[in-house]
Amino acid sequence: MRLVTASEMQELDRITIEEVGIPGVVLMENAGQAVTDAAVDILSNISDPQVIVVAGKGNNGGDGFVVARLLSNIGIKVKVYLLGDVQDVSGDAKINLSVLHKLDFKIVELKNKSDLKRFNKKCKNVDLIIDGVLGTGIEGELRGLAPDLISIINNSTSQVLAIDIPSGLNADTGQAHGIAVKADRTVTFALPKLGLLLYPGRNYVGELEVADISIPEEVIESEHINKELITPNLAQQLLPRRNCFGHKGTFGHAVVIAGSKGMTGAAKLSGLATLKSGAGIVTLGMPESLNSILETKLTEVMTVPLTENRECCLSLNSLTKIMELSKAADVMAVGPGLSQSEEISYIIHDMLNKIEIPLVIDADGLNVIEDLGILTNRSKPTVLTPHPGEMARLTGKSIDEIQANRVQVTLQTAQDLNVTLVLKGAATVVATAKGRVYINSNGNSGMATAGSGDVLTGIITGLIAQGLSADQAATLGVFLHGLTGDLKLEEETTYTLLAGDLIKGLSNAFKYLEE
Ligand SMILES: NC(=O)C1=CN([C@@H]2O[C@H](COP(=O)(O)OP(=O)(O)OC[C@H]3O[C@@H](n4cnc5c(N)ncnc54)[C@H](O)[C@@H]3O)[C@@H](O)[C@H]2O)[C@@H](O)CC1
Ligand SMILES: [K+]
Repeated sequence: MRLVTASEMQELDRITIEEVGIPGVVLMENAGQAVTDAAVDILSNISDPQVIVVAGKGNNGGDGFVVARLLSNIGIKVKVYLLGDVQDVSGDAKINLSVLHKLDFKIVELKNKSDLKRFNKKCKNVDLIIDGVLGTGIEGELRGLAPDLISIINNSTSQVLAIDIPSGLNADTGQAHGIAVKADRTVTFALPKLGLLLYPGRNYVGELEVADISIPEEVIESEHINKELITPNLAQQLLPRRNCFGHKGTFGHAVVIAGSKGMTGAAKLSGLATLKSGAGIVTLGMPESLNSILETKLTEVMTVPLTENRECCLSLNSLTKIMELSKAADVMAVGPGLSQSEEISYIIHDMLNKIEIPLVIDADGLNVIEDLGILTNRSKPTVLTPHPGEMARLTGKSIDEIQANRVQVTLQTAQDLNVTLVLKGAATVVATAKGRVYINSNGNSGMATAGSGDVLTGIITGLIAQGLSADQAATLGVFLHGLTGDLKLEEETTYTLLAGDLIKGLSNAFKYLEE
């Protein structure tokens, strides 16, 4: 499902109105009808329901005027409030406002604090507040009475239905402009706005419905929208097909370079997750003194001891063997539990320079990259899987800056560095070097647990081994990872979920997608 920014949606609206010739009031009528249908559904068990529509001066308010008329037409009692002066309403919203005037609707203007006080009292006795204060036209921090009005809506006990986007929410980033309406349900138009799927936005949206308001598919197609939600459908399409005459070589050979003293778990998890995601053969290379431990921990994953230094971390001499391993492999993952040192940094740079198969780099592998130019110059795909802290180091931006603009920062960095970039965290963002973005919306807080990232690295690596491109593997990988975590909650809780459970749970996630 494609996702849009506010300006992309405004452009789709504009083309539909100006170039295709569907009048704006028609789109507004359709939008109003969709919200009305949702309101009727919410109110279906309430006898003699009372509804308030709160409108702003823009087109989001215009949609609200349509809803008021349509609800009233079917006998539902509606009161209409306008944030501001009726004189200031313009365009299609003004057309619908004058219709309300002609139909003898009373429009109550909210122009000062005492108006808000009266509004607050009225909110106490209604069943549903319909929020048409602000939509995609919001600009900058909330001004005037808007914050107080939103706070009154949030403090009421009524249900709240948001038109297009909860007022106060940024459609591009999912950040609140100071404060935003907490809706129980949101009806968004044509395509979901990015901010509805990102955090904290998602916590404001409630149940999300996408309504067709007759923006032609041709118009949407022509705009080449580059952002997409990873749906089960998309994940299913990406699932590598298993050749029934295949042998283990058919499903690829992956090499995972991981581990250091005290971090054998990271090596085990990433190696095993690679194999459990369908790779035919997995070889785990780790500092030699850990080999016997990992041989005991792992049965199906092969292990290769690599030269180590006094700290039981990989030493420079290990490079020869790593290069040799890469020659026989289809993909290599490096990073989980490696620890950080100058030697590791040198090893990673050398690998990036010389290894001519796709590379998946995570954790310590990411933290030691100093020369970013080395990524840009690689001829084979590179997948980086940073969490926000690692991303901060890579980009030189603060974690706050990154979290406030997850999509934009990930997209820009993926293009700048010529990599497939997976920014982990709630609503994981995958961005490709070619400028596409995939947002993942599954997963749960139980997955914020040690080793969870190592499992993700393994899943992506295993998928590349089976022939998916780096972009496809990252996209399917984050979905499978989140789905596994969600399905596992049938037995576990968000408190008890462990990375090892995710590996065991992968079977259910694959099964789910196969069916
Ligand atoms: N023709 C179209 O473009 C369509 C638009 N639609 C609706 O129109 C909405 C967008 O309408 P608009 O572009 O008119 O914009 P909005 O209605 O979202 O907001 C514009 C209004 O908000 C005020 N405002 C902006 N930033 C503010 C801030 N920080 N603090 C306080 N007030 C602020 C402006 O002064 C203006 O009155 C969509 O979300 C959707 O609901 C739908 O009716 C479908 C068709
Ligand atoms: K709204």
